[in-house]
Formats: sequence, structure tokens, C-alpha cells
Amino acid sequence: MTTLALQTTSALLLDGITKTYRSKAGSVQALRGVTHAFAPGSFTAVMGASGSGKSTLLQCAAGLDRPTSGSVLLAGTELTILDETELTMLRRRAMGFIFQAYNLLPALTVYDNVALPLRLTGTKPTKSQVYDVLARVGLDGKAKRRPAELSGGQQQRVAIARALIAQPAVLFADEPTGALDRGTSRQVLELLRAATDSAGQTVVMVTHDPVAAAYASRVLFLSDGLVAGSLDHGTAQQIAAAMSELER
Ligand SMILES: Nc1ncnc2c1ncn2[C@@H]1O[C@H](COP(=O)(O)OP(=O)(O)OP(=O)(O)O)[C@@H](O)[C@H]1O
Repeated sequence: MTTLALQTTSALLLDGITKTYRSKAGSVQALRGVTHAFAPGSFTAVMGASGSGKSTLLQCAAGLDRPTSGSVLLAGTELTILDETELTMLRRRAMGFIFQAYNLLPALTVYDNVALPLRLTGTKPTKSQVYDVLARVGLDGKAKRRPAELSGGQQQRVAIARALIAQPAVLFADEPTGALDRGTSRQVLELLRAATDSAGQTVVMVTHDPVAAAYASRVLFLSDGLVAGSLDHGTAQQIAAAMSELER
């Protein structure tokens, strides 16, 4: 496919991304030329050994960090030429974020945490918008609680509701199940899969866990800052085997 065709058919396109961190201690090439097109409505897991560049890839793709070279096209917009204000606006409009540490605001109720992204764009969400998204993640009746009054799995579901409320084109998840037990992880992963299957959103998830990665339709393997391969519709066993092969 030509680059032009990829631009119009991808929800997210990384084109020749490199990232070099420079410090007094020397420079580290965290990404060495990553090119990948994420199709609309796809669920991609990004895997690789510690230090292979997964978080850097996610940060660059989401405009949280700037690549040293290369381009990032998200929802039709080239991120690398935007200033900080434009990037912030685009993040609020087109992206949702889910982190291992939930990142909820402890002083706010569940309702206000979930309503926050829309309020930040200057839109007051209706009560039914907030209650609908809370019901979607199985948190009916929890709107008035504070995050500390919820279990880890419930807090992560609040974070997912917060990520979903503005109906972003792309959801970025960095180890979203890293702090959760198996059963709770499954609920979170099923919600991410539903975001792609029912709502047509595009999910990019960094994970170390082959069981979590098996929920994705594609696994992208990173090695030493480069894409080392990919696997479509792999089982947890196949993904684990591909990871061990990569680490040999
Ligand atoms: N802010 C930074 N300054 C300097 N080096 C960095 C910085 N962030 C990451 N690195 C280096 O870049 C490389 C890739 O890091 P990155 O965090 O993207 O890897 P990762 O695959 O997400 O690792 P992990 O699985 O351990 O989280 C590593 O060598 C790391 O030490």
C-alpha cells in the first residue's frame, strides 16, 4: 500500500519514528525507526523485553513525548508539527489514556473523575452521559464514591470510563492490568475489546502479559527499538512462545 493510502486508512500511523534520549551519561536510542499503521477499530498489543522501547513508542504515538525524527499521524493530524497547546487540545478530543496506576484524582468523586475530560474541553457532560459510561464499565451505584473507597479493579474501570466518555478515536493503555488479579484483569481487557468491537475505537496497549496480549487482534513485538515482528490472533501460548524466541 502507498504511504498516501495508509494515511487515509489508518487511525494511527507511525512513520520512521526514532527517539534518542540524551543526557550527561550519554545517549540512548530508544526507538530506531518504527513504522506501523494501526487500522481503525483494531486492538494492538505492544510487547518486548524491558527497555525495548514500548513506553517510548506509546508516549510518542500519543504526543506525550516528541520523536527525534519521523512522523505520527493520528485521526488525520500530524502530531509532530503541533505546539503544546494544540497537542493538549488534540489529546483531549481524540485520545483516551489508561495507565497501570489509574491516575484518578483522589479528591474528586467517581462522577467528577469521569466527567473531567469533557469539562476540560469546555463541555458540561449530561448526567446520563456519565451514568451511561459508568454502567458500561459495570460501576452503577458507585458515582458518589471517592477512588480510595473502591477496589483496584473498580478504580481501573473508573479510569476506563474516563477514557471512554469523550469517545476518543484512539485509546492508549500502558500496562492497564499490571496491578490487577486475573479475574479483574479479564474484565478490564474485555472492556477494551468492546471499545474496538462495539464502538470502533482503536486500542494500543503495552503489556508484558501474553494472556492480556491475547485479547488484542495483533501483537507487535519490539526489540531494541525496532519492530521485530507481529502476530495476528495469537493465543497466549503462541504469544509467549514468540516472546521467548525474541529474547533468545
Ligand atoms: N527519559 C529517559 N531518559 C533517558 N533514557 C530513557 C528515558 N526513558 C527511557 N529511556 C531509555 O530508553 C530505552 C527504552 O525505554 P522504554 O521505557 O521505552 O522501554 P520499555 O520497553 O517500555 O521498558 P519496560 O518494559 O521496562 O517499561 C531504555 O534503554 C530506557 O532506559
